[in-house]
Amino acid sequence: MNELMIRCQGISKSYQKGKTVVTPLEKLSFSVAKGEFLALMGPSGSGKTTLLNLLSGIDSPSEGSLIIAETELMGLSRRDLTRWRAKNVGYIFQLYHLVPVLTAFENVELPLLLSQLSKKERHARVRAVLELVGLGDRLHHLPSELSGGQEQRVAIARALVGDPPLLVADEPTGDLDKESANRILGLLGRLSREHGKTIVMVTHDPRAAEAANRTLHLEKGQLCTTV
Ligand SMILES: Nc1ncnc2c1ncn2[C@@H]1O[C@H](COP(=O)(O)OP(=O)(O)OP(=O)(O)O)[C@@H](O)[C@H]1O
Repeated sequence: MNELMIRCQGISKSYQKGKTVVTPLEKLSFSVAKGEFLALMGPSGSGKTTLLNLLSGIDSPSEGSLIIAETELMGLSRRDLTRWRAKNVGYIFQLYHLVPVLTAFENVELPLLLSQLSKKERHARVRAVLELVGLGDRLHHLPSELSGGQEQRVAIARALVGDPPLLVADEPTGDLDKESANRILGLLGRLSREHGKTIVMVTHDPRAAEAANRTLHLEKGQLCTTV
């Protein structure tokens, strides 16, 4: 049997909004194997971002059990959750969020600056991940000198540089043309198949979801079907 990366049992998330309680996620249960590439789809407001925030340790569930990379996240303090996230999760955004005044190399190096690695080790890692995403010849370009697809590949390299087992992507191809989107999806597929990364990707695009091994559909905060 495949080893599990994510084991989610009966998790709910509620917020107090004035006098009413809003529950964007209700009693979700599912598992994701190590190295699996999972797509998450659902209409606007169905709870996709809320779930992604729980899976990436940005927020905590209100109830249930959420075990990721062998750690129970339910009930962890903010501080412990932040430490866990730094080690275990790489986050990829729709709009890249690169620092405009830093080169591709410097953007990717940024998350490593607080690590214990020597400068030599740091630089070797940055070079290796930028080569892995096919940007070995763009190390010293600024984001404004790159195409959208290349910027997203820098962002993926930045998410990978700390070698986290889990990558979480929020509409990573939402702002790209078809060809660039396909290249990003191919890269994510390769990261799961060849590098054992577990990937959870939110998308509105059924063609993007086809690149994944499996799709979970959310509807009003609940899982409706597993394809
Ligand atoms: N911090 C919060 N406080 C109160 N309500 C919230 C909060 N975060 C999310 N919600 C509510 O939870 C529901 C789900 O929101 P969420 O952003 O997870 O949906 P989504 O599926 O990602 O939508 P979209 O595709 O539009 O990004 C929405 O009704 C939203 O208003």
